[in-house]
Amino acid sequence: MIKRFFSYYVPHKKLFFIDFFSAIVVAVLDLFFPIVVQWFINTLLPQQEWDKVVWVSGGLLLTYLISAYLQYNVNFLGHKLGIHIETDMRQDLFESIQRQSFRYFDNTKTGHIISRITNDLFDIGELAHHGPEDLFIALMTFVGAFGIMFYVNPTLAIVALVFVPFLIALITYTNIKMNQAWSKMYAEIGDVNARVEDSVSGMRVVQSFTNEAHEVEEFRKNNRRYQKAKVGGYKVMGYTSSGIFLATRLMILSVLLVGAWLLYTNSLDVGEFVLFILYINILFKPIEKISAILELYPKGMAGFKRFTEVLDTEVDIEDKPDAKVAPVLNGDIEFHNVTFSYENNRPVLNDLNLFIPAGKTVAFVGPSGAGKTTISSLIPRFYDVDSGAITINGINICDMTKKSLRSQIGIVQQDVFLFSGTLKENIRYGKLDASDEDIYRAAKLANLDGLIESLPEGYETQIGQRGLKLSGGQKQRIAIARTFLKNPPILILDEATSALDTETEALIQESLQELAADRTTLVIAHRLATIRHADHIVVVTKDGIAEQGTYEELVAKNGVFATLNNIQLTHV
Ligand SMILES: Nc1ncnc2c1ncn2[C@@H]1O[C@H](COP(=O)(O)OP(=O)(O)OP(=O)(O)O)[C@@H](O)[C@H]1O
Repeated sequence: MIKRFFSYYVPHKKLFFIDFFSAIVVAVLDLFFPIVVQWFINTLLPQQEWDKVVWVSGGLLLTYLISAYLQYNVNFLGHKLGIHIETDMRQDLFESIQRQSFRYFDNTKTGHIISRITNDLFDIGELAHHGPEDLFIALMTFVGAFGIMFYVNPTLAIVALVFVPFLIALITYTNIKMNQAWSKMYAEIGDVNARVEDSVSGMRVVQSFTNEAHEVEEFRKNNRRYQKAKVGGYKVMGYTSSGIFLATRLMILSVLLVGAWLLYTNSLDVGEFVLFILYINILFKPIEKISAILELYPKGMAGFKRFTEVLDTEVDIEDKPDAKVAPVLNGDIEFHNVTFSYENNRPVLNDLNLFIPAGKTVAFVGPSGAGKTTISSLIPRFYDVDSGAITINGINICDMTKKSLRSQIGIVQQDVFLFSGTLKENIRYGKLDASDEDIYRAAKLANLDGLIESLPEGYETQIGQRGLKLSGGQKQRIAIARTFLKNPPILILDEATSALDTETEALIQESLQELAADRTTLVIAHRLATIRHADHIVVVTKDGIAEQGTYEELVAKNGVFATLNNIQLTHV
């Protein structure tokens, strides 16, 4: 874990070394100060060499100036290093999330993902800056100061050293406790974010059921749990800093007492006594640094652990090492004995065989939950089959690269997802390098041009978060325009018009028929009238394919389809 953490320093090694070197020089200069003071007291003052006093003071001023400059390096470049590392990690995390499959998102709350990208990484930057540098400086100052103290007076040095094992024990114990506390805190803030995300995205549902008070109460519970976890961490921190304070003050007191005795028995002179007191103060610095790391390390590492968990999540839909770029997928689509389940329980599809001829429109109908959407999700490999195979142009889709497969499949669903931004940006999402002319053409083909012309800002109209400012039919047409722009040989229309009134539906059907022309098209529909002209109709039930044929054939068969059709006709 630590090795992996350090790998993030590699691209910024220059910054790291400047910062590290500056910090070392500052610490060394600090170490020399008491020696100079002792020299002042024991040598320069008794001999009254004023010119030397002035020279030494000048020298000290120079070292202070150098030290000030180096401290600027430590503070600025060190933090810069920290934020660079944090940014790199955030980028890696985002990229890793982009690679995850549908299954990952089925089982992961958005708020938890946001939490990992934001909160978890905050403390990592600080740890990256302070961690190695402060630890090294602390150890160096500690060893340096003790070395000099031993050299000057071993007895007094041992008196100070007695407290060190106690400090180490305290630091180790609290480190473990704080690690637990911060891990819990990160998990809790993840839950807080998840609830905010759920509640804000579902605000229309919340308010329509007047469940605001319920949401507030649920949020309060999450918020309190986070508060409790954080308070737990601060409690351990409180114990630690008090423990460290007491141990260091006892250290001073003991040195004062024993030092006074040694002075009294002439085993120590005044200069050495002052030197010791100054070194004890210098010793506080590494102790403070270590206690700061003690706070940072568990926090940063808890965040880093959660960060690596996402990075290490196995991506279940990946290109095979020998995957090939798919040719133009204008051939037949075939399911060969396909079995598929979402979880390890009942298969949604069981030993399914299916033939979708090239360039034809095949409709899938049947009761809700039968598996129609599932069939369409397997073709772009949003999920992989448990057994059997799906081929297009006779090639197993698992032998193609994901990118070349998915770039040839267009999907228009009932729920259209739009991004915050302008109308034009949302259409362009279908083909990021499309020219404005291509976009206008696609909009026209999707019957969107009339709407756009009626808007004061036309294509530059902001559509609000997830297209909230648009009607269902308008969103649908944007989705169709996107797909025109993408121009894929395979098309999946999943309940694309079911949320629309008859007039809008007729308008959109027109666009869809245009879109489907010359493409292999799968249409999933509940309203059977909309698929009357499909080349082939497949009736899917929970037990698999119940029947298939043309509209006329199925009506004549008087089976499941005919029954469904009759019900719908009598209800119209
Ligand atoms: N992401 C998922 N994770 C787990 N189970 C799922 C998931 N998506 C669908 N299911 C389950 O798989 C079964 C088939 O669902 P699917 O959406 O394919 O049905 P459908 O025929 O398209 O239904 P509808 O006509 O209502 O859209 C259902 O029992 C559903 O609960």
